[in-house]
Amino acid sequence: MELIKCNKVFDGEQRKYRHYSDTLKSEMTFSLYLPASEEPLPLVWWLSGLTCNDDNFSQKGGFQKYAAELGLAVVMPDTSPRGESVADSQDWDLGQGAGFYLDATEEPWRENYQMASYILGELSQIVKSLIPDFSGKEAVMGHSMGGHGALVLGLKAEERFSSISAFAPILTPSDVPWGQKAFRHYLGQDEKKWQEWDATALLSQTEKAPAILVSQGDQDEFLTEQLVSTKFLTVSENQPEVRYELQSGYDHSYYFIATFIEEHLKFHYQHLTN
Ligand SMILES: N[C@@H](CCC(=O)N[C@@H](CSC=O)C(=O)NCC(=O)O)C(=O)O
Repeated sequence: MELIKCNKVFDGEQRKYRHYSDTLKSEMTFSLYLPASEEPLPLVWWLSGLTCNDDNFSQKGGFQKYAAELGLAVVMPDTSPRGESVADSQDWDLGQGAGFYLDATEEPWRENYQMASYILGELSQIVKSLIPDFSGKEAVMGHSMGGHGALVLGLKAEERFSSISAFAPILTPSDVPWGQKAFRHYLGQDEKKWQEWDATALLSQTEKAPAILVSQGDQDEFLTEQLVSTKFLTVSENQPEVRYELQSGYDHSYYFIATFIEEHLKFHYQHLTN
Protein backbone atom coordinates (compact mmCIF):
# COMPACT_ATOMS: atom_id res chain seq x y z
CA MET A 1 0.00 0.00 0.00
CA GLU A 2 1.24 3.46 -0.91
CA LEU A 3 0.46 6.85 0.64
CA ILE A 4 0.18 9.05 -2.46
CA LYS A 5 -0.92 12.35 -0.91
CA CYS A 6 -1.17 13.94 2.54
CA ASN A 7 -2.52 17.43 3.28
CA LYS A 8 -2.75 19.09 6.68
CA VAL A 9 -6.28 20.38 7.29
CA PHE A 10 -7.77 21.65 10.59
CA ASP A 11 -4.72 20.21 12.37
CA GLY A 12 -5.46 16.70 11.07
CA GLU A 13 -4.34 14.89 7.91
CA GLN A 14 -6.29 14.26 4.72
CA ARG A 15 -4.54 11.25 3.24
CA LYS A 16 -4.96 9.41 -0.07
CA TYR A 17 -3.75 5.82 -0.52
CA ARG A 18 -3.35 3.42 -3.43
CA HIS A 19 -3.43 -0.36 -2.97
CA TYR A 20 -4.15 -3.58 -4.82
CA SER A 21 -7.43 -5.17 -3.74
CA ASP A 22 -7.57 -8.97 -3.78
CA THR A 23 -11.36 -8.78 -3.42
CA LEU A 24 -11.87 -6.52 -6.44
CA LYS A 25 -8.80 -7.75 -8.38
CA SER A 26 -8.08 -4.10 -9.11
CA GLU A 27 -5.78 -1.24 -8.15
CA MET A 28 -7.83 1.02 -5.87
CA THR A 29 -7.50 4.38 -4.17
CA PHE A 30 -9.18 5.51 -0.98
CA SER A 31 -8.92 8.59 1.22
CA LEU A 32 -8.76 8.82 4.99
CA TYR A 33 -9.09 11.83 7.29
CA LEU A 34 -7.35 11.50 10.64
CA PRO A 35 -7.98 14.31 13.15
CA ALA A 36 -5.20 15.43 15.49
CA SER A 37 -7.15 14.20 18.54
CA GLU A 38 -5.30 11.99 21.02
CA GLU A 39 -8.53 10.31 22.14
CA PRO A 40 -9.57 6.90 20.74
CA LEU A 41 -11.08 7.57 17.29
CA PRO A 42 -14.42 6.25 16.05
CA LEU A 43 -14.57 5.62 12.28
CA VAL A 44 -17.15 7.10 9.90
CA TRP A 45 -17.50 5.64 6.41
CA TRP A 46 -18.48 7.99 3.54
CA LEU A 47 -19.81 6.38 0.36
CA SER A 48 -20.02 8.62 -2.70
CA GLY A 49 -22.45 8.61 -5.61
CA LEU A 50 -22.43 7.87 -9.32
CA THR A 51 -19.41 9.16 -11.30
CA CYS A 52 -17.46 9.87 -8.09
CA ASN A 53 -14.22 8.62 -6.65
CA ASP A 54 -12.74 9.23 -3.19
CA ASP A 55 -11.86 12.86 -4.06
CA ASN A 56 -15.36 14.31 -4.39
CA PHE A 57 -16.17 14.26 -0.68
CA SER A 58 -12.64 15.07 0.51
CA GLN A 59 -12.55 18.17 -1.71
CA LYS A 60 -16.18 19.37 -1.67
CA GLY A 61 -17.83 17.87 1.41
CA GLY A 62 -16.55 20.48 3.88
CA PHE A 63 -16.45 17.87 6.64
CA GLN A 64 -12.90 18.17 7.97
CA LYS A 65 -13.61 21.07 10.38
CA TYR A 66 -16.35 19.07 12.12
CA ALA A 67 -14.48 15.75 12.06
CA ALA A 68 -11.53 17.57 13.66
CA GLU A 69 -13.71 19.15 16.36
CA LEU A 70 -15.57 15.92 17.13
CA GLY A 71 -12.55 13.63 16.87
CA LEU A 72 -13.82 11.37 14.09
CA ALA A 73 -11.74 9.45 11.53
CA VAL A 74 -13.48 9.45 8.13
CA VAL A 75 -12.78 7.02 5.30
CA MET A 76 -13.79 7.56 1.66
CA PRO A 77 -13.59 4.51 -0.62
CA ASP A 78 -13.84 4.71 -4.41
CA THR A 79 -17.24 3.82 -5.93
CA SER A 80 -16.23 0.77 -8.01
CA PRO A 81 -13.29 -1.33 -9.12
CA ARG A 82 -11.15 0.41 -11.75
CA GLY A 83 -8.83 -0.28 -14.64
CA GLU A 84 -8.59 -1.36 -18.26
CA SER A 85 -9.12 -5.04 -17.45
CA VAL A 86 -12.27 -4.29 -15.40
CA ALA A 87 -15.70 -4.54 -17.09
CA ASP A 88 -17.21 -1.16 -17.92
CA SER A 89 -20.04 0.50 -19.81
CA GLN A 90 -20.35 3.64 -21.91
CA ASP A 91 -23.13 4.76 -19.56
CA TRP A 92 -22.28 6.94 -16.55
CA ASP A 93 -24.76 5.05 -14.33
CA LEU A 94 -23.31 1.57 -14.89
CA GLY A 95 -19.82 0.06 -14.57
CA GLN A 96 -16.79 1.99 -13.35
CA GLY A 97 -17.89 4.79 -11.02
CA ALA A 98 -21.21 3.00 -10.46
CA GLY A 99 -20.52 -0.09 -8.36
CA PHE A 100 -23.70 0.24 -6.25
CA TYR A 101 -21.97 -1.18 -3.13
CA LEU A 102 -23.17 -4.74 -3.82
CA ASP A 103 -21.60 -8.08 -4.69
CA ALA A 104 -22.38 -8.81 -8.36
CA THR A 105 -23.37 -12.33 -9.36
CA GLU A 106 -23.63 -11.87 -13.15
CA GLU A 107 -21.12 -11.85 -16.02
CA PRO A 108 -19.10 -9.84 -16.88
CA TRP A 109 -19.37 -7.96 -13.58
CA ARG A 110 -18.94 -10.59 -10.87
CA GLU A 111 -15.16 -10.98 -11.30
CA ASN A 112 -14.50 -7.46 -9.99
CA TYR A 113 -17.71 -5.84 -8.76
CA GLN A 114 -17.65 -7.04 -5.13
CA MET A 115 -17.86 -3.67 -3.43
CA ALA A 116 -19.85 -4.83 -0.39
CA SER A 117 -17.27 -7.50 0.47
CA TYR A 118 -14.44 -5.07 -0.22
CA ILE A 119 -15.81 -2.39 2.10
CA LEU A 120 -17.03 -4.66 4.90
CA GLY A 121 -13.98 -6.93 4.70
CA GLU A 122 -10.65 -6.10 3.07
CA LEU A 123 -10.81 -2.30 3.25
CA SER A 124 -12.07 -2.34 6.83
CA GLN A 125 -8.99 -4.30 7.93
CA ILE A 126 -6.68 -1.90 6.13
CA VAL A 127 -8.32 1.26 7.43
CA LYS A 128 -8.47 0.09 11.03
CA SER A 129 -4.75 -0.66 10.89
CA LEU A 130 -4.11 2.96 9.84
CA ILE A 131 -5.99 4.55 12.75
CA PRO A 132 -3.53 5.04 15.63
CA ASP A 133 -6.09 4.37 18.41
CA PHE A 134 -9.37 3.02 16.94
CA SER A 135 -12.26 3.19 19.44
CA GLY A 136 -13.98 0.14 17.90
CA LYS A 137 -17.10 2.15 16.96
CA GLU A 138 -18.26 2.76 13.38
CA ALA A 139 -20.94 4.67 11.50
CA VAL A 140 -21.76 4.81 7.80
CA MET A 141 -23.05 7.62 5.59
CA GLY A 142 -23.26 8.45 1.91
CA HIS A 143 -24.80 10.39 -0.98
CA SER A 144 -27.22 9.24 -3.68
CA MET A 145 -25.91 5.84 -4.89
CA GLY A 146 -23.68 6.06 -1.80
CA GLY A 147 -26.73 6.84 0.35
CA HIS A 148 -28.21 3.59 -0.92
CA GLY A 149 -24.87 1.94 -0.09
CA ALA A 150 -24.82 3.37 3.43
CA LEU A 151 -28.36 2.21 4.18
CA VAL A 152 -27.87 -1.25 2.70
CA LEU A 153 -24.46 -1.98 4.24
CA GLY A 154 -25.57 -0.41 7.53
CA LEU A 155 -28.69 -2.56 7.69
CA LYS A 156 -26.93 -5.73 6.51
CA ALA A 157 -24.14 -5.34 9.10
CA GLU A 158 -26.39 -3.83 11.77
CA GLU A 159 -24.32 -5.12 14.69
CA ARG A 160 -21.32 -3.17 13.39
CA PHE A 161 -22.64 0.34 12.76
CA SER A 162 -23.88 2.58 15.58
CA SER A 163 -25.72 4.85 13.14
CA ILE A 164 -26.46 5.33 9.45
CA SER A 165 -27.12 8.51 7.49
CA ALA A 166 -27.78 9.42 3.89
CA PHE A 167 -27.99 12.52 1.71
CA ALA A 168 -30.37 12.25 -1.25
CA PRO A 169 -30.24 8.44 -1.23
CA ILE A 170 -31.74 6.03 -3.74
CA LEU A 171 -34.17 4.66 -1.15
CA THR A 172 -35.98 1.97 -3.14
CA PRO A 173 -33.59 0.98 -5.97
CA SER A 174 -35.77 -1.95 -7.13
CA ASP A 175 -38.46 0.56 -8.17
CA VAL A 176 -36.44 3.28 -9.93
CA PRO A 177 -34.47 3.43 -13.23
CA TRP A 178 -30.93 3.77 -11.78
CA GLY A 179 -31.42 0.86 -9.41
CA GLN A 180 -33.31 -1.38 -11.84
CA LYS A 181 -30.63 -0.98 -14.49
CA ALA A 182 -27.78 -1.69 -12.07
CA PHE A 183 -29.55 -4.64 -10.41
CA ARG A 184 -30.49 -6.22 -13.77
CA HIS A 185 -26.85 -6.12 -14.90
CA TYR A 186 -25.13 -6.94 -11.59
CA LEU A 187 -27.68 -9.32 -10.01
CA GLY A 188 -29.69 -10.69 -12.94
CA GLN A 189 -33.34 -10.67 -13.94
CA ASP A 190 -34.75 -12.35 -10.81
CA GLU A 191 -36.16 -9.41 -8.88
CA LYS A 192 -36.44 -11.48 -5.68
CA LYS A 193 -32.62 -11.37 -5.49
CA TRP A 194 -32.71 -7.56 -5.63
CA GLN A 195 -34.46 -7.35 -2.27
CA GLU A 196 -31.24 -8.22 -0.45
CA TRP A 197 -29.74 -4.94 -1.74
CA ASP A 198 -32.77 -2.69 -1.41
CA ALA A 199 -32.84 -0.45 1.69
CA THR A 200 -36.62 -0.27 1.85
CA ALA A 201 -36.96 -4.05 1.59
CA LEU A 202 -34.29 -4.55 4.27
CA LEU A 203 -35.91 -2.00 6.57
CA SER A 204 -39.29 -3.69 6.17
CA GLN A 205 -37.71 -6.93 7.47
CA THR A 206 -36.07 -5.23 10.46
CA GLU A 207 -37.81 -5.43 13.80
CA LYS A 208 -35.97 -2.51 15.41
CA ALA A 209 -33.96 -0.34 13.04
CA PRO A 210 -30.74 1.34 14.18
CA ALA A 211 -30.50 5.14 14.31
CA ILE A 212 -30.97 6.44 10.75
CA LEU A 213 -30.99 10.02 9.43
CA VAL A 214 -32.07 10.71 5.83
CA SER A 215 -31.89 14.20 4.28
CA GLN A 216 -33.27 15.08 0.87
CA GLY A 217 -33.62 18.45 -0.89
CA ASP A 218 -36.99 19.40 -2.34
CA GLN A 219 -35.28 20.95 -5.41
CA ASP A 220 -33.23 17.82 -6.13
CA GLU A 221 -33.42 17.17 -9.87
CA PHE A 222 -33.49 13.40 -9.25
CA LEU A 223 -36.01 13.43 -6.39
CA THR A 224 -39.20 12.38 -8.14
CA GLU A 225 -37.74 9.81 -10.54
CA GLN A 226 -34.75 8.18 -8.81
CA LEU A 227 -34.96 9.02 -5.10
CA VAL A 228 -38.63 8.31 -4.44
CA SER A 229 -39.28 8.18 -0.69
CA THR A 230 -42.90 6.97 -0.47
CA LYS A 231 -42.34 3.28 0.36
CA PHE A 232 -39.36 4.00 2.61
CA LEU A 233 -41.40 6.46 4.66
CA THR A 234 -44.25 3.95 4.94
CA VAL A 235 -41.98 1.18 6.28
CA SER A 236 -40.31 3.73 8.61
CA GLU A 237 -43.59 4.59 10.31
CA ASN A 238 -43.06 1.91 12.98
CA GLN A 239 -39.36 2.69 13.39
CA PRO A 240 -38.78 5.36 16.07
CA GLU A 241 -35.06 5.63 15.30
CA VAL A 242 -35.56 6.61 11.65
CA ARG A 243 -35.57 10.37 11.00
CA TYR A 244 -36.36 11.89 7.59
CA GLU A 245 -35.84 15.57 6.68
CA LEU A 246 -36.90 17.27 3.44
CA GLN A 247 -34.85 20.47 3.18
CA SER A 248 -36.39 23.37 1.32
CA GLY A 249 -34.59 24.75 -1.75
CA TYR A 250 -31.68 22.27 -1.85
CA ASP A 251 -30.62 20.27 -4.91
CA HIS A 252 -28.55 17.11 -5.45
CA SER A 253 -25.14 18.75 -5.35
CA TYR A 254 -22.29 18.82 -2.89
CA TYR A 255 -23.54 22.29 -1.80
CA PHE A 256 -26.40 20.44 -0.13
CA ILE A 257 -24.00 18.00 1.50
CA ALA A 258 -21.67 20.77 2.72
CA THR A 259 -24.64 22.59 4.26
CA PHE A 260 -25.86 19.66 6.37
CA ILE A 261 -22.65 17.71 6.98
CA GLU A 262 -22.25 19.25 10.46
CA GLU A 263 -25.72 18.00 11.46
CA HIS A 264 -24.97 14.50 10.11
CA LEU A 265 -21.59 14.22 11.82
CA LYS A 266 -23.02 15.42 15.14
CA PHE A 267 -25.80 12.82 14.76
CA HIS A 268 -23.17 10.09 14.30
CA TYR A 269 -20.98 11.44 17.11
CA GLN A 270 -23.88 11.17 19.54
CA HIS A 271 -24.34 7.46 18.72
CA LEU A 272 -20.63 6.65 18.43
CA THR A 273 -19.80 7.94 21.88
CA ASN A 274 -22.58 6.74 24.14
N1 LIG B 1 -24.04 12.76 -15.39
C1 LIG B 1 -23.75 13.81 -14.54
C2 LIG B 1 -24.45 13.69 -13.20
C3 LIG B 1 -23.80 12.78 -12.22
C4 LIG B 1 -24.13 13.15 -10.79
O1 LIG B 1 -24.96 14.00 -10.52
N2 LIG B 1 -23.45 12.50 -9.87
C5 LIG B 1 -23.67 12.80 -8.49
C6 LIG B 1 -24.15 11.57 -7.79
S1 LIG B 1 -25.66 11.02 -8.55
C7 LIG B 1 -26.07 9.61 -7.67
O2 LIG B 1 -25.39 8.76 -7.28
C8 LIG B 1 -22.39 13.32 -7.90
O3 LIG B 1 -22.15 13.21 -6.71
N3 LIG B 1 -21.54 13.90 -8.77
C9 LIG B 1 -20.23 14.33 -8.41
C10 LIG B 1 -20.12 15.73 -7.95
O4 LIG B 1 -18.98 16.10 -7.52
O5 LIG B 1 -21.08 16.50 -7.98
C11 LIG B 1 -22.28 14.03 -14.38
O6 LIG B 1 -21.50 13.15 -14.75
O7 LIG B 1 -21.88 15.09 -13.89
